[in-house]
Amino acid sequence: MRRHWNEGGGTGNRMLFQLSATDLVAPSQGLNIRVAYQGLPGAFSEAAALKAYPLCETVPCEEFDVTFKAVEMSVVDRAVLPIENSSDGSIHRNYDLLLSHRLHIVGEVQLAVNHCLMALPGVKKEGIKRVLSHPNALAQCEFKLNKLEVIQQNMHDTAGAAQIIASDNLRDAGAIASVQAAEIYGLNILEKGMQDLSDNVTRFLILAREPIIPGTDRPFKTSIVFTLDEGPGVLFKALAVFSLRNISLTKIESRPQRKRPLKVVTDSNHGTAKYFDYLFYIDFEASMIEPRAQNALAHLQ
Ligand SMILES: O=C(O)C(=O)C[C@]1(C(=O)O)C=C[C@@H](O)C=C1
Repeated sequence: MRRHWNEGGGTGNRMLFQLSATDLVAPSQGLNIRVAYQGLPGAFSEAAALKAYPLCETVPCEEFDVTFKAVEMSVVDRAVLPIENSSDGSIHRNYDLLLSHRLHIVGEVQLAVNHCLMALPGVKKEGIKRVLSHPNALAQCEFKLNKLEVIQQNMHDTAGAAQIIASDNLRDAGAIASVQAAEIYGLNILEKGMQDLSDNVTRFLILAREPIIPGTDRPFKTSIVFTLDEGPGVLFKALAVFSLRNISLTKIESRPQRKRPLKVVTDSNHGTAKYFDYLFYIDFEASMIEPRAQNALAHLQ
């Protein structure tokens, strides 16, 4: 549920949005459901969509924001978007897009991401001068790619990198992509497990136009976003509302508030100072139907 909890009023410009209720149990099989993802067939995001909804029809989209729009415009029923990787951290673009689009987080899916180095048939590792992939994928393979001493080139997605090598017959290039991408675009896998950490997991969010009704029959997660006034210990106090009720936080992320990135504060001792103004995104393990979650948010407000 995305509810406008409180905006303005009081001492500052605080606000608290409830972004989502996330059903942590795998959703349905997805028969007759169309699911948008960013990238081309063979992208890890497509694999995540199929993990969430094995029988769904996957719909490739060029950009992350097109994926959001596809749901908003009812072209598809769901979108699956990467939000965080175990070694590379948050995918900030999608945090920002969550706020600029009116969709609801209705589930999440975690995917083990196994990156492969691939090239056209006949091309050897020594013949590769540049490696193409999604910037997050390149970052996840940083150590092995640095050892190869190749130029790294950013692409929209991993599968798109494999596709362009095949379509443009790039014999000096390799791609970092999935086993499925190698099969789809007819490339040869030169090395599997290119990621720096063998346990490489990406967490994806499932977005829909309608919220789900949170219950207590299975595990739920709730996501909120808020701002805070400047002052000592304000974030500590904000987080205490969860700790006091034994609610675990699973994620905290801060992003600059784009509409008001700088806050000017004048104090008699130190004069005028400019502070960065942040949005805090928090995921906590409780369903909004539970009184402790409702009390925590009322307290936070
Ligand atoms: O390019 C892809 O295959 C994607 O699905 C994108 C993406 C990402 O944005 O992080 C997804 C999972 C992996 O972490 C690497 C790339």
